[in-house]
Amino acid sequence: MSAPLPSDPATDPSFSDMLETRPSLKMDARDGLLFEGVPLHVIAAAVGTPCWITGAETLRRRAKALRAAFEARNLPVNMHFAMKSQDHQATLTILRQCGYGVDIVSGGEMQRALHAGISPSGIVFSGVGKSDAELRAAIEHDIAQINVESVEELYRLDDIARACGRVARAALRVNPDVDADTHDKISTGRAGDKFGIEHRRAVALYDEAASLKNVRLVGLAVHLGSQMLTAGPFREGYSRLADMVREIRAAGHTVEAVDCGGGLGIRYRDEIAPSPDMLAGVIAETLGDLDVRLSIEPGRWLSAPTGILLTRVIETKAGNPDFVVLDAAMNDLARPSLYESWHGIMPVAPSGLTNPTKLWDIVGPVCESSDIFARDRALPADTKRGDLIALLDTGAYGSVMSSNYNSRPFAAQVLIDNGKWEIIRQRQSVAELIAAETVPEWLTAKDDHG
Ligand SMILES: Cc1ncc(COP(=O)(O)O)c(C=O)c1O
Ligand SMILES: N[C@@H](CCCC[NH3+])C(=O)O
Repeated sequence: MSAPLPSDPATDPSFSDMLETRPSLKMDARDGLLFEGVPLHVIAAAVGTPCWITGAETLRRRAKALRAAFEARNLPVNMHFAMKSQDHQATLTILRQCGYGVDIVSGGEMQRALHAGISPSGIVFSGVGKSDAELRAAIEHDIAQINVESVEELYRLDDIARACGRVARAALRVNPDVDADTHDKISTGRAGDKFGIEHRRAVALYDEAASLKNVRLVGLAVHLGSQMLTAGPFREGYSRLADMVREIRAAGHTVEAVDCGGGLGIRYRDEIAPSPDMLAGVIAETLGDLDVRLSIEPGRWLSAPTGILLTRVIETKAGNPDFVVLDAAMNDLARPSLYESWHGIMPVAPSGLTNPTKLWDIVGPVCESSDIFARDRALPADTKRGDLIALLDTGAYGSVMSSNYNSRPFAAQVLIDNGKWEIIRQRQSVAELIAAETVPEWLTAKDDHG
C-alpha cells in the first residue's frame, strides 16, 4: 500500500531529507528553492500559479540510468515509456531523443506520439477497451504491437485487420494473478482485475489464434501494477510468464516477444525504492534465457521525479486544525484525493528550511472534502498568504489527470532545460472553456418570450 493520509509527523522526512534524496532540488540562501538550478520564485512571478514544472535533465538522467541497468547485464530491452503518466510533446521529444518508444492506451495517445515523431515501430498499444476506430488507426499506422486484452478483442482485431487488408501484430496481455503489493487502486494483475486474459487460457488461445488469417501473435505481455516496491511480485509474475512461453512453444507455436509492462516504484516519502538494476536482474533471471525480444513500459519511474507542482498560498485559516489553502487543488493533482498518496510539500522561500515549523492540513480550494493534499504536515509556522509552496514528484499522473472541475482551467506548464526555461503549455482560460460550449437556439429563444 502507498503511504496513506494523514502524514505521520514522527516519521515524515524533514525538508533537508527531501532535498538530500532529490538531486534536482536545491535550497539557495538567496533565491530559495531551485529546480534544476532555476529559482522557482522566478517562474511563479512570470507564469503565475498553479504551474507544472518539468526538468528535462532529470528526465534524460533517468532515461539513461534505466537503459544502462539493462546494458550492464548485456540484456537488450526495448524501452516503451508509458505516456499515460506524462504525455506532453516535450517529454515525448526528449524520450524519443533518448531512444525510447512509447506504450499507448488510446487513439489520442497514438496521435500525440506520432506527432512527437515517435516511429510506429516504437509504439505498443495496450488498453482494456480499444474502439474499432482506434484498432483501425493502429493497423493503418502499422504500429509495432497491439496488446490484446480479451478473446473478444482478438477476434475483433482479426475482423478489422481483414477489412484493412492487413495482418496485425498482436501480443496476448495475460493476467498472471499476482498481487503487486501496491495500492489497491493501482493493482492490475490480480484475478478479478479488469486487465488481461486469464493466464490459464493463454495456450488454448494461441492454438485458436493460429487459424486467424489477419492477426499474427508475436508473444505475451503483462503489467502487474504500479508503484511496485519489491522484487517478489515482479519475479513471481515474470516466472509465470516464462512458464507460459515454454508451454506455448511446447504446443508448437512461436513466441518472439515478451512485454514486461511497467510498475517500477519511486520514493515519494520514505519508501525504499527499487533500483533499475533490481528490475533488470529479475528480468534477466526469469526471462533472460528465452531468446525473446524483451520490452518494458515504465511510466512513473521515469517521469514522477521530473515534475513539480508550484502553487501559492491563497489563505491560511486558523482553527483546529490550522489550514493552508493553496491555489492548486484536486482538479490539478488528483493523486492525494484518489489514492491518499503522499507527496513531499516544501516551502519555496529560503527561510523555509530554517524557520520553526508546525503541523497544518494542506488543502485546495475545490468544493470537495477530499480536496486535501496532506493532513498534519509540517510547514513553517509563519506560513502566510502569498507564500510559494512546491508539491514534489508530480511529474507522473499529475498534469495528465487534471480536470476542469469547479471551472478551474488547466494550469500552465514550464520546461527547464540546462538553466533555460520556457512555457510549454499556456494556462487555459475560462473563456476557452466557455467557447467549447454551445447553447441550443431553441433555449435562448425562451429569453425573448419569457
Ligand atoms: C499496460 C501498462 N503499462 C505500463 C504502465 C506504467 O506503469 P508505471 O507508471 O507504474 O510504470 C501502466 C500503468 O500502470 C499500464 O497499465
Ligand atoms: N494514476 C495512478 C497510476 C495508474 C497506473 C495506470 N495503470 C497513480 O497516480 O498512481
